[in-house]
Amino acid sequence: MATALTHDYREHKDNHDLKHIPGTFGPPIIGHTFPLVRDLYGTIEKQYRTFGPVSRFGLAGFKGVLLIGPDLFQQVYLDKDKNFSAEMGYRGSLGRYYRGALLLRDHEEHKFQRRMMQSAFKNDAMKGYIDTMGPMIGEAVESWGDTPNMKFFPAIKQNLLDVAGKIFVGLDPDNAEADKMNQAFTDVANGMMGIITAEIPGTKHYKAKKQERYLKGFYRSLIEERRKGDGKDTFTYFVKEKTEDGEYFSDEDIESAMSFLLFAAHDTTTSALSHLMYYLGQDLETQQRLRDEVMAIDKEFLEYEDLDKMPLAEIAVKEALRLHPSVMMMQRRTINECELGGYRIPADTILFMTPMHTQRMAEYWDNPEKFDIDRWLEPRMEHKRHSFSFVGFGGGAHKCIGMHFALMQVKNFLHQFLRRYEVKLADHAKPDMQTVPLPKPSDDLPIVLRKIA
Ligand code: HEM
Repeated sequence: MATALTHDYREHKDNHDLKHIPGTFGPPIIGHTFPLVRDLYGTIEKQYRTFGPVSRFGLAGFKGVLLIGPDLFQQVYLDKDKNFSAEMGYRGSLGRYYRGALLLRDHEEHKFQRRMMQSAFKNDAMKGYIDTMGPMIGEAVESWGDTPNMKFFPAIKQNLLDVAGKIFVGLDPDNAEADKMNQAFTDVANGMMGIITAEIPGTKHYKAKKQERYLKGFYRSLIEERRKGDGKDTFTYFVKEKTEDGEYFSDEDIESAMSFLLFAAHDTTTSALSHLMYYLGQDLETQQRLRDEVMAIDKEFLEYEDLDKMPLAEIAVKEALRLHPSVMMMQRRTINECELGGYRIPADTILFMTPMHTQRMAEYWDNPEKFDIDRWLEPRMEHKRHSFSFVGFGGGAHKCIGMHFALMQVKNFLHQFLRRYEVKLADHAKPDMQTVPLPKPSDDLPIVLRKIA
């Protein structure tokens, strides 16, 4: 078994010496990027059939090894020997704008930073968030009204952005600072799609870097004020949290955590809800089962205690995430030489892990392409066949810290939405899904809404 080495793995270049691993890196620089963007599942399935669960792979300028299947996810997530680095796995991608964020920290450093964020997701904090969330979602949903043609994706994206501004940062949607923050967040996220990574005026990267600095400065300017106040927003929880030595976390730590928070929370939940709506708009029977569930909670707004009364809502969004995970690719880099799936993987090798393929493997899921919430219920309980056959929220030390928040948001949305409307996919809606920059229906999901109350 490999042991943690004392060298600083952060100084090393990526290892590309992988000739003993089956597969190819694909064409220079672009690797397998184009086929993957066109058809993520098909490309990974072909790779799996041709080369098996461990294969050489190139993507967006990176060369490494593709890992397929729950056993390999488990080995990486639960590794106790410090064989894998999330920081180095993501440095070339997310690291452009999110250096120092929780997902880009390893081991002890990661544990230390995670502590700062944890208090913001405990029960007391969540109870405060839910009181804000229900009315804000309700108001937006009410304003949609009867409509024969509405694009769901931009509407839910805007609403979730408003809710995030209020709950995470304590800013009302009509506050000018909230507009600026939302724009900056969007520009930074767009920067990820830029090809040029030098700060040249006019490029996406230039704009993203400028906005990254603006956001950090904006958060920094609020730290002292929030520390003195009695706000119930996530930011206030972060600034008031102390280390084991009784010190506040540094301003840099707080800025990095805040910058990443919106990115980690917003697009992921928007994507999950859009895919869920795509299926509910076609499967009216499941839609009615979910509606019966929310109707049984006879309240205008959900309270924290009501969340457990919505098991169907929870499995419905997990089923949508199983078919269309919001995080389409997870990355790590080996720190030590280790063995994965019978192959020797040298130190400093990038690992690519795609939940979508693992979550559709026929070995673990019956009729895997079908949206079918009953697979999560007795007697089938297909998710119990392997603890890592569903990895929509990741696993191990880096498992999504906002999972319960995301589920709470989805339940609030369904509670507000399904009591008011019956939804159908518009006749002209297309089945095409995009995976980059974020997984969603390519045509922004046109739907027909009919008011039922
Ligand atoms: C449906 C919505 C969401 C999905 C599908 C999702 C998915 C994920 C996944 C797969 C990871 C692990 C990535 C990896 O191991 O490489 C992750 C990590 C993370 N997520 Fe989420 N997420 C969602 C919502 C949220 C929300 C609402 C928040 C915050 C409020 C959040 C904050 C984070 C953070 C901070 C991490 C890094 C955790 C760490 O490194 O310890 N996520 N998420």
